[in-house]
Amino acid sequence: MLENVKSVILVLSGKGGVGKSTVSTQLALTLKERGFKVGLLDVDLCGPSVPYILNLENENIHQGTDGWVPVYLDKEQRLGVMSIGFLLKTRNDAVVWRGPKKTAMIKQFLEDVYWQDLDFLVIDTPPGTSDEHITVMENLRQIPQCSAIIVTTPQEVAIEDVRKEITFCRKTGIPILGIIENMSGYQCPTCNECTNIFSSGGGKSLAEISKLQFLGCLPIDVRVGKLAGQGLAAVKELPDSTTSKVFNDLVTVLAESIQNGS
Ligand SMILES: Nc1ncnc2c1ncn2[C@@H]1O[C@H](COP(=O)(O)OP(=O)(O)OP(=O)(O)O)[C@@H](O)[C@H]1O
Ligand code: SF4
Repeated sequence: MLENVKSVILVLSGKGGVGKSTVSTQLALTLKERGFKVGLLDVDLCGPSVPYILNLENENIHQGTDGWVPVYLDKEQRLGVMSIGFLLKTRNDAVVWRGPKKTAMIKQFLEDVYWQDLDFLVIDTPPGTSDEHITVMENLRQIPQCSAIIVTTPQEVAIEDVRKEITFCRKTGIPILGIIENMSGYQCPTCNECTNIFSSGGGKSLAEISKLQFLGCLPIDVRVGKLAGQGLAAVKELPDSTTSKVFNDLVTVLAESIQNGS
C-alpha cells in the first residue's frame, strides 16, 4: 500500500556489486537521522542484503490486519524495513524462484505492506533490466512522486551498463534524480587522502552527457564497509567523512523536492 507514501526513491544499478544496497541503506538511515519517516523496501531477489546490513537478520515479518507489518529499526518506528531476506532461513539461501513467482512476490511487496505515513520509501531494486525490474517499474509508474537514483562505479564497463539503465528508465517514464559514483577512489582512514585506484570521473561525465544531475562521488572507505552489519548511519558515526557529506547533500536535494512537490 503506497497511498500514504509521499515520495518513492528507486535505487538502481546497471550491474551487481557496485554498492546499490549500501547506498539504499545509508540513504534511508540519513533520511531517518534528518527527521523523516522512512521505509526501506528490498526487492533485490538475487541478493537481499538489507537485513544483514541493518543487523536485522533474525527478525521476522508478520501479517497484520492491514497487511504485512515491516520490521522497525528503532522504537520510534521512523525506519521500517521490508525485505525478501526476512522470508529466507539464511542469507545464503539463494532465491531460485522463476520469473512469474518472483514478479508476483514483488507485486505483493509493493501492494500488501502496511506502511504507516511515510515521507520517503527507498526501494533497493535488483541489478540490471530484468523481469523484476519491469514489474517494479510498472507498479510504480502511477505514483506521482517516484524518481530514480542510479549507482555506478567509475570503470568503463559499469558506465556502459548505466547507459542501458538510463535508456530503460526513460522508456518506462520514471524521472531520474541523478547519478552517484561509488567506489570512486580509496580514502585512507588515517589521513583521509583519496587515491584513484582505477579511473575516476566516469559517473560525472556520463551525467553531463546524459544531462542528468551528478549527486556525488563516494570513495571506498573501509569505515563505511564496517558499518554494514551494524545498522549504523555514516552521517552519525563518521560525520566528517566524504560519505557523510554526499548523503547529507543528497537528502537536502530530496527534502527540497518533497517541499516543492516536484
Ligand atoms: N563506498 C564503499 N566503501 C567501502 N565498502 C563499500 C562501499 N560501497 C560498497 N561497499 C562494500 O562492497 C560490497 C558490495 O556492496 P553492496 O552489497 O552495497 O553492493 P550491491 O550493488 O547492492 O550488490 P548486489 O548486487 O550483490 O546486491 C559490500 O561488502 C559493501 O560493504
Ligand atoms: S598518507 Fe598514505 S601512507 Fe600515510 S596514512 Fe595516508 S594513505 Fe596511508
